[in-house]
Amino acid sequence: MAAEPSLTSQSGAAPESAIRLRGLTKTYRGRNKQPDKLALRPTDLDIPAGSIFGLLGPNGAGKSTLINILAGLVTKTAGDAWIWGYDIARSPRQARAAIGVVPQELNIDPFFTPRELLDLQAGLYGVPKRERITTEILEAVGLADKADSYARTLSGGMRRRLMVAKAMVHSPPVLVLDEPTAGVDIELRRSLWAHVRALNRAGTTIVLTTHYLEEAEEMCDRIAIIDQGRIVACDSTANLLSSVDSKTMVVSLSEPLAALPPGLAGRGMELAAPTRLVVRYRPSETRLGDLLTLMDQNGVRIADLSTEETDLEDIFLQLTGEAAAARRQAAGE
Ligand SMILES: Nc1ncnc2c1ncn2[C@@H]1O[C@H](COP(=O)(O)OP(=O)(O)OP(=O)(O)O)[C@@H](O)[C@H]1O
Repeated sequence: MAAEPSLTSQSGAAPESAIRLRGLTKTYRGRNKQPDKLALRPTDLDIPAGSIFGLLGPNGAGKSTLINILAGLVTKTAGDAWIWGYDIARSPRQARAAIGVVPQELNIDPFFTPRELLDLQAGLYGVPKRERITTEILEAVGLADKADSYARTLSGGMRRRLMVAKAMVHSPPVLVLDEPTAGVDIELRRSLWAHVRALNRAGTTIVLTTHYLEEAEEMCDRIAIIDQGRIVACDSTANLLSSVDSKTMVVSLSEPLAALPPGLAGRGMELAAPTRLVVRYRPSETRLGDLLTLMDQNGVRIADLSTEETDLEDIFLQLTGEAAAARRQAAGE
C-alpha cells in the first residue's frame, strides 16, 4: 500500500493536497454477459488545498465514477486515494467526514423547511446539536430569510443552494459539486457561483464538474480534463489557455468575394460571408505574416482583422478530439 502523504489533518495542519490519487482505477464488472467496463484508468491527481478545481470531460469520461469513489458510493478496483490526508480504504470514516458532495439531482423533501432539512442532515452525520452551524450555513448560501419556509416554495436556484448547504452541515474542508448549474439559468448560476466563491474564500476547497467550459474558465484556478477514463490535461487554467496551439482570425474584406480563391483552399480558411473570412491556424506551424501575404497574392483585400482569444472550448476540443483521432487511428479506421 502506498505511504500516507506526509502532512495530514491528523497533525492539525491542512494537507498540501485536499485530494490525492495514485493509480486510482475502476473497472465495472459486466453483468448478464456484458463486457467489463474500464471507467477509470490508473489515475494520479493532486488537488491543492484551497483551490477551486475543475474536472471536465465529455459524457461518460469517468467524472462521476471518480467522485463516487471519493464519496464512498463506488468501490475502487485498484490504487489509492486520500481525502484531506485520510486514506479512503484505511480511514473511510474520516475520509468521508472530510468531504461534502452536492449531487446532480435535486432531491429535497418539499415538506421540510431548509432549517429542518439541515438539522436532519446534521443528525445523519452525527453532528452534536451544540456544534451545529445551521444558521451560518444558511447565511453563507443566501437562504437565511427562507430558513423557515417550506422547501416546495423555493425557486430552482434556491433549491440548488440548499443542496450545497446540505453538503456543508458537517463542515467538510472539501466540497464537490457535480454539475451544479445544469439547467440553472444564467442569473441564478451567477448567484450560486458567488456563494461558492465565498465558501472558497472562507477556506473550503472546491471541486466542480461542469459542462459549461466558460464557467470552468471563469471559476477554476486549476483544471483537469478527463476523457475515456484518462486525465489528458491537468494544469493551471492560465497555463492551459496559453498552451493551446490554435488561433482564429476574422478578416473583414473591402471587396466582396463570391467564393474562396482556389489558392487559399486547404489553409483552414472559410468564407463565412462575402466580406468575412474566418481563418483557423496553428501558430506553431503557420506564421500570421505568411497567411496575410498568401491572402494578398490571391486577391483578398483586407479592410480590418481581429484575432479571437483562445478559450477553454478550443483546448477541450483539441485534447478530446486528438484522443478520439488517436483511437480511430489505433483501430485502423
Ligand atoms: N454501474 C456501472 N456499471 C457499468 N458501467 C458503468 C457504471 N457506471 C458508469 N459506467 C460506465 O463507465 C463510464 C464512465 O461513466 P461516468 O458516469 O463516470 O462518466 P461521466 O464522466 O460522469 O459522464 P456524465 O457526464 O455523462 O455523467 C461510462 O462508459 C459509463 O457507461
